[in-house]
Amino acid sequence: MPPQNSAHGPPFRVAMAGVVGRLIRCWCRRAVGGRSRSALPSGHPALHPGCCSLKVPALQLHVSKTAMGASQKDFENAMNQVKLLKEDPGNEVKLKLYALYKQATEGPCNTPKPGVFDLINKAKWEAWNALGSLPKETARQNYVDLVSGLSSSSDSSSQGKPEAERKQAGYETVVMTSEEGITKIMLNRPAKKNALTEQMYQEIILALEAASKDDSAITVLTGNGDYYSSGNDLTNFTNIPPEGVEAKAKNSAILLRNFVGSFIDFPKPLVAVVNGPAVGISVTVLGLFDLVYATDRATFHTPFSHLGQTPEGCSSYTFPKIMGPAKAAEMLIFGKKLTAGEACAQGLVTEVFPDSSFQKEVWTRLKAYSKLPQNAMRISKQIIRSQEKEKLHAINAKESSILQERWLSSECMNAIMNFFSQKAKL
Ligand SMILES: CCCCCC/C=C/C(=O)SCCNC(=O)CCNC(=O)[C@H](O)C(C)(C)COP(=O)(O)OP(=O)(O)OC[C@H]1O[C@@H](n2cnc3c(N)ncnc32)[C@H](O)[C@@H]1OP(=O)(O)O
Repeated sequence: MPPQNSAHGPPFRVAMAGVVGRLIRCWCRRAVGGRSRSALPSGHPALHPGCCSLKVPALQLHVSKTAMGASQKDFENAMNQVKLLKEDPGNEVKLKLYALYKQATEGPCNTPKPGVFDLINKAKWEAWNALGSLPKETARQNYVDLVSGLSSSSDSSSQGKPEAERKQAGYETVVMTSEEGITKIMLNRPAKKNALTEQMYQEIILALEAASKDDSAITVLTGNGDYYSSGNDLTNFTNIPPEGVEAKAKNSAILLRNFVGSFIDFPKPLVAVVNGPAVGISVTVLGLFDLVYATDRATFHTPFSHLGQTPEGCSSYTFPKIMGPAKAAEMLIFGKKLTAGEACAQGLVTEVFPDSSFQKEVWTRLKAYSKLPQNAMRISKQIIRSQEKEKLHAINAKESSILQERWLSSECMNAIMNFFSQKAKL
C-alpha cells in the first residue's frame, strides 16, 4: 500500500516498488495458473466490523423453547428492547448480540464455517464460535446485560438532543445524520477527495439499508470537502490478498454488484447533493437517483477507457437512455468531462445552483419536499422503478462481470500504477 499522507517522494516510490512487485508476482502466478493456499488475510473486509450487513437477532429469530426459567422473561424483554433502540448500535455490538443470542438458544456453535466469500455469515459464525462453551444461562444473562446497557445509553444520549444532532454510530468513513425527515449520508474522506475504499462501499450499503427502514421521507448522498467523490479508491486494487489477483477481482466484482444493487433497490426518494467534482462510479450511479442537485463547481467525469476499465453503475443502460447514445458514448467511451451546466442540459443533473448559495438553496428545497406525504412519494418511486428493476439488476451483473475481467488486464494495471507514480492524473 502506498503511504496515505506522504508526498510522492522517495518513500512512496519504495512502497510502490513493493506494490508493483506484488502485482507482478500475482500476475505471474496467474499466468502460470498458480494458486495460494493461504488463509484469509488479517485485513480481510469480513473481519472489519463496518463490513457486515447484520440484522439484530431479536428482529429475525424466534425464541428457543429450551431457554426456560425466570431469566427467559428477561431475555424476551431484552429482545423486545432491541427493537426499540433509537440509535443503531453498530456492527460490532450487533455481532455480539447475535453471538450471545445463538449461544443462549442453541448452545456452542454447531454449524460449518461459511465459505471465504460469504463475508457476512462468516463474521457472524466467527462471533458465535468465539464464545466457545459458554453456558446458555450465562449467554442469556450477558445478552440481557448488553441490551440493558444499550437501552440506557441510547435513552440518555438522545434525550434532549435536537434531531439535527442525531448522528448514527457505527460508521467510520461516512457520516449519517437525520434531520427534519431527511437522512443524510455524507462521504467523509475529504483529504482523499472522498475516494471510495472497500470499507466505504460496505458502509454506504449499510447506511442505505438503514435509511430505507428509518422514518425519514428522503435520503441524501453528498460529500464532505471540495469533492463529491473521486470515484473508486485506486489503492483498492493494490491490496492483493494471498489468494491472488483473480480472487481480488472476484471479490471486488461481488462488492460492486452489491453496492450498485443497493441503489437499484432503494425504496424511497434518493437525492444526490453534488457538492463538487464527481469521478467514475460516483457519476455512473447518479442515473439511479431520483434527483441530482449540483453546485456550478461540479464536473462529471467517467474516464473508464483511460483506466483500462468499462462502465458500471448501470450507466451502460441509464446514460444512453437519459442523454441519448451519442452523448453517452462521449462520456463513457471517450471520457469527456462535463460541466454541471452540460450535465444538466443532458438530463443527468436535475438543477444547478451557484456555489455561493448551493447548500442553502438545496436544503431549503429538500426540507419542503420532505414534508410531502411519505407513502405517496415512496409508492410513486416504486411504480417508476418497478418497470425496469429486473433489467437494471441484469445490467449490473453483466457490467460487474465484465469489469472483473478488465481489472486483470495489463491496460488497467498500468493505468493504476501510472496514477500512483504520478504520471497520470485525470
Ligand atoms: C470494489 C471496487 C469497485 C470498483 C468500481 C469501478 C469504479 C471505477 C471508478 O470509479 S474509475 C475512477 C477512479 N478515479 C480516478 O481515477 C481518480 C484519480 N484521482 C485523480 O485523478 C486526482 O486525484 C483528482 C483529479 C481526483 C484530484 O486531483 P488533485 O486536486 O490534484 O488532488 P490530489 O490528486 O492531490 O488528491 C488528494 C489526495 O487524494 C488521493 N486520491 C484522490 N483520488 C483518489 C483515488 N480515486 N484513489 C486513490 N487516491 C486518490 C491522491 O492520491 C492524494 O493523496 P495524497 O495526498 O498524495 O496521499
